[in-house]
Amino acid sequence: MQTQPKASHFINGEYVEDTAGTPIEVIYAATGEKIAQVHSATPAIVEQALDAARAAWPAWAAMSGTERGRILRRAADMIRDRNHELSVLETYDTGKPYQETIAVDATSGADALEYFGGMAATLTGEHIQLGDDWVYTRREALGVCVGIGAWNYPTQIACWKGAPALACGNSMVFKPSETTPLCALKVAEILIDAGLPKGIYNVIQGLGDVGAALVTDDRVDKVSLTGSVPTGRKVYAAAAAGIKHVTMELGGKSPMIVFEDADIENAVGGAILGNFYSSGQVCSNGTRVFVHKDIKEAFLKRLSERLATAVIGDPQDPDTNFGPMVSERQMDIVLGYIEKGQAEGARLVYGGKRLDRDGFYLEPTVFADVKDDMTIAREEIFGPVMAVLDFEDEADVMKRANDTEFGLAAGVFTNDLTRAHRVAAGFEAGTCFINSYNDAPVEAPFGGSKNSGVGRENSKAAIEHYSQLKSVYVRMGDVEAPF
Ligand SMILES: NC(=O)C1=CN([C@@H]2O[C@H](COP(=O)(O)OP(=O)(O)OC[C@H]3O[C@@H](n4cnc5c(N)ncnc54)[C@H](O)[C@@H]3O)[C@@H](O)[C@H]2O)C=CC1
Repeated sequence: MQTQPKASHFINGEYVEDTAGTPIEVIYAATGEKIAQVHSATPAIVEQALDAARAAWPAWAAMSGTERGRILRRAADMIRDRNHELSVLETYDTGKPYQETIAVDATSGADALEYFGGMAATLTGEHIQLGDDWVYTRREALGVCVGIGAWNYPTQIACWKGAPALACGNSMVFKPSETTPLCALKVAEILIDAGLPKGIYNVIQGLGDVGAALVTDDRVDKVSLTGSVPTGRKVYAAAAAGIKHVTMELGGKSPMIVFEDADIENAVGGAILGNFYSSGQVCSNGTRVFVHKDIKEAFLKRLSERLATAVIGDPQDPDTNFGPMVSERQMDIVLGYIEKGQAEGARLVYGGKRLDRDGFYLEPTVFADVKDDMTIAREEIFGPVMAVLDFEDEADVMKRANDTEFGLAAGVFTNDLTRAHRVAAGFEAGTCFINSYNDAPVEAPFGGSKNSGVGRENSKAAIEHYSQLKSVYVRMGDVEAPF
């Protein structure tokens, strides 16, 4: 497959290059080989992208929602038709197994385009009668939205931000993570092929400095970031200086509680999905697994048995279901946490090592007897490292589960109906699961509370974050003034 894109950026409907920008090498995580190179956006490229987005959005916003939606839905169909090719590229970009990318990434992006495309025509204001007078509201676009992505879901993030933004009549300048620059360019290309007017969806490459240049620009009305909490703080502050709208999808250290009456097979399945899918590089992962003492050994036994069946290998092989870390840097970060876990006295019950092969492969890793104050129970690792903690009492475990700066997600496994809902209500987290983990359908709001974020992606809730209401007061009689 051709992994080298035609050019680094996609602006105003076409690929654009400026080789004066710092080179960014794209490394295939499964081999460590360079598979492409792009250039970071120069100030001239940033200008070009923002000018294009600024010039294009009013005409796009003036189109009917039905027309806008039709284009987004056409793009969704094209993505589905090209799912294989896009999934192979996503696997090169991220190292995630093709078995995952073919099932989730491009299709989840298509879901967002289809959902918000369908919704575009329904975005209306309301009529408020006030005696003879009345107020009507208009749901209007914000203008130019900037999207900044993380490296774990490059296609999905490009679509999750782009679809609601475009449905509401905005334009977007999207900056992918410098680690995974390839997939968003394809999204931009497909949107144009689907009939999107030029300048409405632009992609420029770069590191944090390019993101910062976008966020601080006066032409930008909204910023949506998927990234870590430290970056979120910087971007939120920069956006606040310009009183810009924000959506922040940040990190987590989410709890998963497995009660003694849970179906152990399902709980182990949930823990596997919530810790080892995408080699653990998922923001909402339930990495603090609280297991009731009565079933702890049974849980750990089944977990180890099932982990032993993981197919680790070439991510392009459809049988592989566990791939490498996205980069050498991320692998080293995770190895550092594994060392800390051992040094602080957690019991390593599975994995813990780098695999002896090319690429950035780690073993799926499980620590038991983890204590709440250990580093591996406090900090987001963003890798395949599960911490299993013991508990006996519901009230106590709820306190411990919520004792974190993060609030992205949380899960509970139990067959007690009332307990399940009581626990879900008690979680200080934006996205919760009962007897499941990490489902993210476009119909459901996704996002975090506490330090994990601001705003929600997906669902009807996203519309509030990509549009604003104008109210228009209409007086039917004379104006009464005091003088
Ligand atoms: N809540 C969510 O939806 C998700 C959150 N994440 C979080 O993302 C993190 C991993 O992704 P990374 O790419 O390492 O995160 P990161 O925070 O290092 O970078 C995220 C993006 O922000 C850009 N950036 C960095 N500094 C910036 C600045 N000063 N101004 C503007 N942009 C800047 C980066 O170039 C990148 O595109 C994890 O902490 C994870 O939890 C990842 C996926 C989903």
